[in-house]
Amino acid sequence: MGLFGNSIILRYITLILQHTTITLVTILVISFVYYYFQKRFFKINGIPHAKPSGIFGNMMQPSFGSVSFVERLKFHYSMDNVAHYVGFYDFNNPIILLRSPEIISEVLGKYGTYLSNHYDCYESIHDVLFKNNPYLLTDQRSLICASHFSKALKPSNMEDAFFPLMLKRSKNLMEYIEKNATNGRITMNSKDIFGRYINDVLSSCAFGIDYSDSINNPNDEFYKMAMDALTFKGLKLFKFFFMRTYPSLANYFRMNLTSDKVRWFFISIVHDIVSIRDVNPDKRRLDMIGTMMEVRLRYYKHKISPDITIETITAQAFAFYMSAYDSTSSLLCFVTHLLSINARAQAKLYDEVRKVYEKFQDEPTYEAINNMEYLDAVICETLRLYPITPYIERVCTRPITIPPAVPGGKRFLIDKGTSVWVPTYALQNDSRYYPYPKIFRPERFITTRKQISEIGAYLPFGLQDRKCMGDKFAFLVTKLCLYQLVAKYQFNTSDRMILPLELDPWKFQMYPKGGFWIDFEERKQKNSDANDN
Ligand code: HEM
Repeated sequence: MGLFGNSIILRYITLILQHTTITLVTILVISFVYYYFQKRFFKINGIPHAKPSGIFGNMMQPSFGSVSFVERLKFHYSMDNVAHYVGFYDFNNPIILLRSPEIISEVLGKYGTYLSNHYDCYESIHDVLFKNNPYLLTDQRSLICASHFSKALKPSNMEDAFFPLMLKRSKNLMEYIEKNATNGRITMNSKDIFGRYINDVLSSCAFGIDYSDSINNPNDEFYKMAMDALTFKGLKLFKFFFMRTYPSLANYFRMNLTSDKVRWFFISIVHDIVSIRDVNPDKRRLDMIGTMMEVRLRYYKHKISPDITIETITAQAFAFYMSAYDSTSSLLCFVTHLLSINARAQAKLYDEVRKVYEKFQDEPTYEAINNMEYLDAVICETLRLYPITPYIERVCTRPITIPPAVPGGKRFLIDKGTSVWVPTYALQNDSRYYPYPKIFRPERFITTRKQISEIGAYLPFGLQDRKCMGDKFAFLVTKLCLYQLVAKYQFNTSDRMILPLELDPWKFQMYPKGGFWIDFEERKQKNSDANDN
């Protein structure tokens, strides 16, 4: 090639290097300016906030596991006692944390319509199993799916369709514990055993099948497939965040969150159940599948399109399973744990249960379960201390102006796309609304229930039009299980449970370090030492 050729190549390399350097420096400068101004968002708007750290924003500690995300949120909530709201940076994303019950009711009451979406990732959801979850959907799509949920969860269904199915599964659980206890004692991993109980209940209530028995068989196929679909780790977790951050790209690649095998498993179950019920009217019942079959008939009669297909029904049944599985099994874990460390409350609950059990034994009526006042209060107080969903997330769909964050400040414009959060856990553990907030005192929900609801600082099931649709279902399935367990067993703390309970910083949901463990000990005597104060 010679000298001439070499110098041309050299010139090209130099040019390429120059261009690359210029491009890199430009990207760096733009990113720096963008990050600098983005991270000044709250300062410019006069909103109290903690100093962010680089690209982590205010997420440094939870990202490195030094504190749980929930506790960190409580820290932000507590940093300014007079502010109506504070700000924090979820990495680069500024979040408005509404912290006073007055501002929560004012903002969500007045502008609820513009704050009624959780976040918009519908565009990126291709996976049939995640397609019909009202929580994940927005606007009209969410309303349609929510209407199916409310039909399935109407009070008459709760009593006639769901209660008998729950009762059967609760008796199954008791038989399992009895069979596996040694000298009337057994130590259990609560999340595992309550997860299996809830799985069996939901396999019947959501999918209409009665053969899933994960209580007796942890390798039950339905249970394994459901856990596969609901476990988010590794590549699946990455895919999920990718879908949230780049919905259009995820849409382009038609990304799924579950494997073909898992999807086809649920689709074929629904296909079989629907086919059987189509030809055998006596096999019909009003679980989620039955409700969807009724909707399908109405659509057909009124020529409404698009049709309700097997895929639509599967998606709806899976949405039911997904909404209820982790929430209710975690609730059972927290309740049993709190009772195990609060002997007085446990004795008082036993006293109430014993009276009903004397009459109904292990076949209580729907009414008898719902009339137990202390049982109800125990669950409410558990959800106060550990609301399962520790914050409520909404996204603003239209610019709105809200009152100043602090007295003397200026009104603040929440732009379209901004996230607005309600820190449920922090609010419900605030001594201004709950005297001695760390103390488990179910009596609060008997003597001061009215005041609690007036203050507006009790929101375990959310609020306004995106409020949880399954609260009654969650209470019923939890009450029934507790009724059966408390009647027969004393709950003791297990050596394996790390006390005092500390939230695991590596888990996104509320879960204790070392997991949930509980000891059940068969009751010997019928009378309790509960006092009535
Ligand atoms: C202890 C149990 C449960 C807790 C603590 C809980 C909590 C919540 C919360 C905080 C929300 C968001 C509310 C908002 O943004 O204002 C929600 C939404 C929802 N929950 Fe639950 N939930 C529980 C059980 C259930 C069950 C058993 C079902 C169904 C059978 C269910 C179905 C739903 C649905 C469909 C939504 C979305 C509603 C919508 O976006 O329109 N939940 N839940």
